[in-house]
Amino acid sequence: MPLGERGGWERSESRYCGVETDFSDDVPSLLSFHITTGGFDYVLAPLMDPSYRPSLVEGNGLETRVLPVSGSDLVLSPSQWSSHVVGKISSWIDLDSEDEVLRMDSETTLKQEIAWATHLSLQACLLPTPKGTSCANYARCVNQILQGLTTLQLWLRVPLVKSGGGSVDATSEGLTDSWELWNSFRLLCEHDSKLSVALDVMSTLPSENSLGRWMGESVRAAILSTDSFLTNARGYPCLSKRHQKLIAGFFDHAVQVVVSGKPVHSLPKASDSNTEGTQRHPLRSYLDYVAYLFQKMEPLPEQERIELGYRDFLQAPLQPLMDNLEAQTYETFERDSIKYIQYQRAVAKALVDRVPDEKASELTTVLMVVGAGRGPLVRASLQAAEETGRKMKVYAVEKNPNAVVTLHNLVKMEGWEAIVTIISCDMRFWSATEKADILVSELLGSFGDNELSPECLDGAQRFLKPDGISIPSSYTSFIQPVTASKLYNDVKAHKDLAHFETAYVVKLHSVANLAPSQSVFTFTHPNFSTKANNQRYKKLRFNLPSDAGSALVHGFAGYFDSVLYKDVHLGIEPTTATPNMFSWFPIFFPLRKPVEVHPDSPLEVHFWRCCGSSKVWYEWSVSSPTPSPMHNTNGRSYWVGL
Ligand SMILES: C[S@@+](CC[C@H](N)C(=O)[O-])C[C@H]1O[C@@H](n2cnc3c(N)ncnc32)[C@H](O)[C@@H]1O
Repeated sequence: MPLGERGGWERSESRYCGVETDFSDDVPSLLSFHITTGGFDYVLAPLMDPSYRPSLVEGNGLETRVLPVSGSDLVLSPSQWSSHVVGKISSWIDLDSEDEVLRMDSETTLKQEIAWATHLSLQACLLPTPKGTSCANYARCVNQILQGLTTLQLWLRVPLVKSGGGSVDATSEGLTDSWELWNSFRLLCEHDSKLSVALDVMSTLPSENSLGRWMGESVRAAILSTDSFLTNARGYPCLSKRHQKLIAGFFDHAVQVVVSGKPVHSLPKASDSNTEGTQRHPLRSYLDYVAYLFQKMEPLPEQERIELGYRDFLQAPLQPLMDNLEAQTYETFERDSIKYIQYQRAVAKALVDRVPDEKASELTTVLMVVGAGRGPLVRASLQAAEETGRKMKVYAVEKNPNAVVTLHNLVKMEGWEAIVTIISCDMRFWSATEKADILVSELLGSFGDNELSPECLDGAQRFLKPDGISIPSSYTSFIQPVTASKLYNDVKAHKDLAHFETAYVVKLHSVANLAPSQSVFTFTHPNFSTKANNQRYKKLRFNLPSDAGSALVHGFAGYFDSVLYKDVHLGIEPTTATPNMFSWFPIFFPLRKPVEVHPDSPLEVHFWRCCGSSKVWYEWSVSSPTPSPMHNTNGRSYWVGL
């Protein structure tokens, strides 16, 4: 499959595999043969003769010089260059060298190679790893180049190493944590979204926590050296279990795998010979193994496939109180059968607690569904009554006049006229003629209270009996710090403060969770206390695992968990999430400026829920290790209307 097909870089159900070549390799014949036979999709090829040094060019006659490139642009068609070649910038360049001549030669060559890559319409170029720990001049020069690029992407090559846990590879001289190198480089390059990272995977891997950080970074390629392969019982290359897991994670994050180096396995005779008289690429057995790992991956579940297009895509949260939901949105909710099964279980338990078996035929429970939408909770409640043999009378309260039309049709079609009364009204202002035993609602947002369930239910509890039951009986929000470079760049692309102070609903995927989530705000219903209010403040402290290394926090992932009734819960907090439920994606609170955190200095975060006469909003800030400005003061950028 060619690079870039269907916007290929972003796809994660396809695999793109490359091989690293030498300057002397004949790229056109490599491509013409091996791509058609399925060995690999593209080559990582040097663009210029490695012996070239601008300062050594005779006479220094720039105007007559022909650049020593690997081949004329005519050797491949423009689409072949673009789809099947990633340019490899000369690895000798050292832009931070003490040697001024080398430094100048490096800068000139880098710029010439990038210009040539742009001329060829390549999609990406691989930048060599910075030579020392300081990379200021290299990054300055790359940043200058990035300003002029439109489509070309730059991948900074970085070895995947981190000391600690006995995991430093022999090739990683002087580097204690290569993430630090990547972090300094991209900070100097102002988080440019055209700059990504290509990780050199070594034979020894850092700890799981340290590897996890990369899943939130913009990793485009994993370069697997033949040295990092083991040998299986039959003499073929294979990878350790940890490497297999890492590569599977990379596939899942649309990271391309590149095989690099000379073959180091002497294969059994038969398999190495030329079957069908064709020539095998020397790295074919390694590529076959990578292809095998890809095939071995579990296919995505149906729902995950449906949601692929939403991965890491920022959406504005719903405002079901201020706006009226559309039919399509209700339809999506209604397909989520797990949600209604949980509600039915909760209502059934509440009915049985409310009415003992011996009174089941005498007592009628008054149940009100507030925010009934198009009726699925009415149906779930009626099924719970049938299941438990309890008598029930239902009020369906809904403020969206369009949904009320559907409710009327539903009641008629199902023959529920004698049991269900429809009230077309905002629950906060309805004057009920009788009180409810059970109040059922689903007004929850991804962050629990962010669709104003507390305010709505405070209004509705007027018509709940003093000993009545609210389903849900409580809900709690959770947050956890995340590395999410794609989300950060997407927010940044709007170039305004307001977007950095807005919470988004996102199907989080290319995100690294840096610490376990912690609870933020809890609301309990009913709450008849006269002193109750819905303002909240919480200070949270997150500690990174000691072996994780430093990481960059781009913001906070938010979730909720709700106790519907007793042991029946519903939620999306990852460790307790209701399986197979898809009504809610997490929420994301960005940070205006990402904060670097270390395992030895906790991240201190503050969240406020603020209430005004016409709106509710959140404010948030970081106080440690480095203070951030306050986000969303007075709800100036993001609020939920009452
Ligand atoms: C998230 S939807 C759930 C709908 C339905 N119960 C379901 O599960 O598909 C919330 C519903 O509550 C309604 N709603 C929100 N606030 C309301 C209020 N104050 N009074 C009445 N209905 C309200 C919305 O119009 C919407 O139909």
